[in-house]
Amino acid sequence: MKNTFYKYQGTGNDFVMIDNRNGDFFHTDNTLVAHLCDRRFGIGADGLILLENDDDTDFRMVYFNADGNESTMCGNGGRCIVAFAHFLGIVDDEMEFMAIDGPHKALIQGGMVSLKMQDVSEIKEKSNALFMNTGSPHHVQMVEGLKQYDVKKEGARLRYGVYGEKGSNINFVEANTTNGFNIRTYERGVEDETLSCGTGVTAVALAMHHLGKTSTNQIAINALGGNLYVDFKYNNGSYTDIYLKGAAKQVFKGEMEW
Ligand SMILES: N[C@@H](CCC[C@H](N)C(=O)O)C(=O)O
Repeated sequence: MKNTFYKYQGTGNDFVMIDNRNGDFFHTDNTLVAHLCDRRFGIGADGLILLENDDDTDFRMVYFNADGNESTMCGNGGRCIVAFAHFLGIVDDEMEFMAIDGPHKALIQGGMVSLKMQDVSEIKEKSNALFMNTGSPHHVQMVEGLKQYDVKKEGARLRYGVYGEKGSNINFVEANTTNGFNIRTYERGVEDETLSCGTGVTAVALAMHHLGKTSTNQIAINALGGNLYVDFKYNNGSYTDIYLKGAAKQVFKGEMEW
C-alpha cells in the first residue's frame, strides 16, 4: 500500500514528515525510519517526524534521527512541524504542542516560525567548551577558521570520545563581522555535519551570552543553511522565554510503499 509523506526543511535541516493521527506508523520500526531517511535508497532526510494526536495540546511531535532511533528534541524539526500542522489546518497561527522535552508554544508570522524552547539553568564549563541541554545535549566550542574546519572529523572525535555511548551534538562557532555568530554542527544520530541544528543554534546563542561574547539578548546565528534568531530573558544564571525563529518550508509531497 502506498503511504503519503511530506518533506520539510528548516534552514537546510530536512525532515520526512508524516501525519500519524491514525497511529498506523509504528514507533518501534527503526529499520523503516532509517530506510526512509536514507538519501540513496529512501526519501532522504536528517530525521523523520510523526505528527500525532495529544490530549493536552494541539498535537504531539515524535522525532527520529536519520539512524532510525527516536531521539531528544529537534528545534528545526519543531519549527517544521508547526508549519506542517498549520498546512493540515489543525492550528491557526498560534499553538502549543507536546514534544519529548515537554510542551512548546509556537507562533507563525510572515512565513517565519518562532518556537519556544525549554528553559536552561545549567551550563557546564569544560576546558575549552561549554555543555548544556536545550532539549538535546550540546557541546559548544569556539574555533578559528570555521570555514575550513574539519567538522565531521573533530565532531565525531568529541561526540564519541568525550561524551561516550550516549553522545552529544557538537557545535563549532566563531563571531562574524555583522554582530552575530557563524555555526557548524555535527549531529548525533545523523553522524555527520548538517546544514543547521535548531537546538544547537539555541545552545550557541546562550553560550555566547554566558561567555560575554555578546551582551544582547537577541542573537543572529548564521548556519550553513541560513539564518536563525534566538531571543531570551536572562536572570541570575537562568535563561527563560527562549525563542528560536526562522523559516520552515514544505519542499514536496510524495507517496511511497512501505
Ligand atoms: N536537528 C536537531 C537536533 C536533533 C536531535 C539530535 N540529532 C540529537 O539526537 O540530539 C535540531 O534542529 O535541534
